[in-house]
Amino acid sequence: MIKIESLGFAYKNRAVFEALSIEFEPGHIYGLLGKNGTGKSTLLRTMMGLLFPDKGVVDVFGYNPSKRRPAFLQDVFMVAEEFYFPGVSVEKYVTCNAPFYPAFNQEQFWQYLKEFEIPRGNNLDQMSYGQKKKVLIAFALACNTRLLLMDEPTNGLDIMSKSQFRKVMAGVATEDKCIIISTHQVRDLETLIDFITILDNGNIQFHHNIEEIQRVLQFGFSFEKALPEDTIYKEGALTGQAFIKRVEAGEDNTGKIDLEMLYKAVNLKGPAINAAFAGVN
Ligand SMILES: Nc1ncnc2c1ncn2[C@@H]1O[C@H](COP(=O)(O)OP(=O)(O)OP(=O)(O)O)[C@@H](O)[C@H]1O
Repeated sequence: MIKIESLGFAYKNRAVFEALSIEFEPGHIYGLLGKNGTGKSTLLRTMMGLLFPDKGVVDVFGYNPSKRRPAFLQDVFMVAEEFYFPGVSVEKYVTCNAPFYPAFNQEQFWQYLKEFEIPRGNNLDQMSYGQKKKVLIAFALACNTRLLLMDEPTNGLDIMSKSQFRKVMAGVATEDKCIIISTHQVRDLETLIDFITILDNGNIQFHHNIEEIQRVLQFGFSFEKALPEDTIYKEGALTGQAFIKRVEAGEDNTGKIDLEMLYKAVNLKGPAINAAFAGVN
């Protein structure tokens, strides 16, 4: 369990969080969404113990990340948006770095690389950005840490690699792992994430799982001008209108959730969305 209470954090002259409180539980893949500069990477870095809170409590599996205890560091991994690899072979990289992670699984790592179509003998400094990113993702997953943070993992991946990424990720989520993925590419992760967290201006704007969203909101499309009475959000398409409405009591809702539309609705119709979720937890 990850528990953040009244977190305050500021860079030299830029306050990012005043009093942020949120919990993340194992057994979920969280999609962390939000506008540019709203604090997503800062939150991930704070959970990793790479940034130290000015006030409040950050508790990751009972550890204070700022203390950077070895037992904590071997159970967390972050795929950062910008990363550095030394000019060594993949084998050498694994030999040097895997020992820091007791649950690292070599077999799994080489299997992921195979899925990502990365040739085994290549040197890291002779790889493209996308190839290096795939090595990093494979390494991160093979570490089998209880907390896995990913900052824009699909950036730089080609279309086929994105679907390989989804396939690989679908196989790693277990009851004891907490995976948090910060992204602007919600469509890349639509089938993967089961919990949506939206940050706005350093505050939690939305934090609900897919099942709750399905219970409360229905996503539809209409060729008619008139939309259902309880429509909360709509947007025009060429031939009709896409809309989000409240699910009526007793109404069966098995429709697909459009995460990009949900994100826009939370941004543009926040109070109405929050009202729909009032009392849902
Ligand atoms: N090293 C830094 N020094 C000073 N200010 C910083 C630093 N890093 C980030 N910031 C500021 O902190 C705020 C939050 O940045 P952060 O990178 O956490 O946002 P983000 O939500 O991850 O953005 P993006 O979606 O663009 O990646 C921004 O206003 C940014 O300008």
